[in-house]
Amino acid sequence: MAMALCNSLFHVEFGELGVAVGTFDGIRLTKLPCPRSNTSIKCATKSVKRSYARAIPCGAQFLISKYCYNGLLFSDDIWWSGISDSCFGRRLSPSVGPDASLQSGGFLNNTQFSAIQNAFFHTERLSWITYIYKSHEHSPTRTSSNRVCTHIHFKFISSENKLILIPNAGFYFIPGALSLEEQCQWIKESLMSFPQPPNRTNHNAIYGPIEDLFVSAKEDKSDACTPQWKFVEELGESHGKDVSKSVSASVLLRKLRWSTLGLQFDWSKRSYNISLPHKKIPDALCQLAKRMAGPAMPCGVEFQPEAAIVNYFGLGDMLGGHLDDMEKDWSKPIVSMSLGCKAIFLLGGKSREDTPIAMFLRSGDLILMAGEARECFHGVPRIFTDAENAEICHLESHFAGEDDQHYLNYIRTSRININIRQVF
Ligand SMILES: O=C(O)CCC(=O)C(=O)O
Ligand SMILES: [Fe+2]
Repeated sequence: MAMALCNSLFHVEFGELGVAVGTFDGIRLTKLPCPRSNTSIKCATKSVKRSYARAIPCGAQFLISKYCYNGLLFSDDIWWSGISDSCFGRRLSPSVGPDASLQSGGFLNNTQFSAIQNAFFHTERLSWITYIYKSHEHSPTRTSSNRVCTHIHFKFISSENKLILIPNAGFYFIPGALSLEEQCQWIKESLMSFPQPPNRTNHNAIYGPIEDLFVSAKEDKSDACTPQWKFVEELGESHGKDVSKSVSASVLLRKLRWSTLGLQFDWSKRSYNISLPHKKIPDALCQLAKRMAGPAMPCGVEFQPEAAIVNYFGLGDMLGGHLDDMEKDWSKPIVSMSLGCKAIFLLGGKSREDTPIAMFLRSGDLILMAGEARECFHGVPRIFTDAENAEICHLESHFAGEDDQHYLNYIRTSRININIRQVF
């Protein structure tokens, strides 16, 4: 994983959350006061719809230069065409075929348009739209003031009726890809079994392999005075002697930052070390990854999950702008699943100077990065752990049993990302 600081300043509006200004690495991410209330967003959306319905003659083209769907900021321009008044206010099912896509200057037929409109306008995930221009030109011209986006496509997986948003070539964002049961299952696995040796974690370097960290952390709670591990910390010459500091399992669980599954990644050499002892990725996770990788795979080719990195984020943790470039074949996707608290994900360009686009990743969302997207810097500058913004109510109701309390306590203030890779 090539870590690099992306210094281009970005400015992102997050609907009710306000405006964030910062750098790609997130260090200077700041939340500014909210410019819009919930009600004004709703009103704005309504009035946008009304003005469309009133003012748009059939067949005209429109340019939406900025809007936000599911927290995903689209700041590039998009042309929609083939709009007719009668489309508005009608609830049509998204019934376009798997390959329906909208490209720059492309023309949508009414069914395609309605499907997209339906997805955008009849969902709570539409947060805001700004700057809507209309044009009667049929061929948008590419000038700087009238820019046409060349890389935003919308796709539907017709079989599952799921919307996939593809803001960059090779980048797929599939909101709500994992069911609630799947989310809970993989949260449990991520805590109980993924950090188990021979899988390595960030704790290996200091403590060596640690067995049953999650179980020990659970037991810690009832016997907080009995730490499970100790390490010796040199506190400096002036103290005249070494001072031992004990670390409890629950502290180590909180400090768990990553674990690696399958082929083990050697962070010091920044490469996969096939000689390190390892277990194959669990079969259920392999099957899931193969299924999830589908939209980014060439027809008839199957994704081969060989390694995975599990990232654990607590309050204040972030992942700086980086590239994942240690796998051999970049045409194969990285399959990346989000669990737990909501996060901001930034997708930049090939240069660290390119301004990233931002999106929220919620529990159950999936990202695929293949091809060109593998060359794009990306990072996670922030997670949200407060009750209002973490958006994990559905997990709270599912983890309701007594045995589940420890998972719930953990995930209430954490995010887990499982990203699965084909190495060769
Ligand atoms: O946490 C995420 O969503 C992204 C993780 C990632 O980019 C990585 O582990 O390489
Ligand atoms: Fe990454």
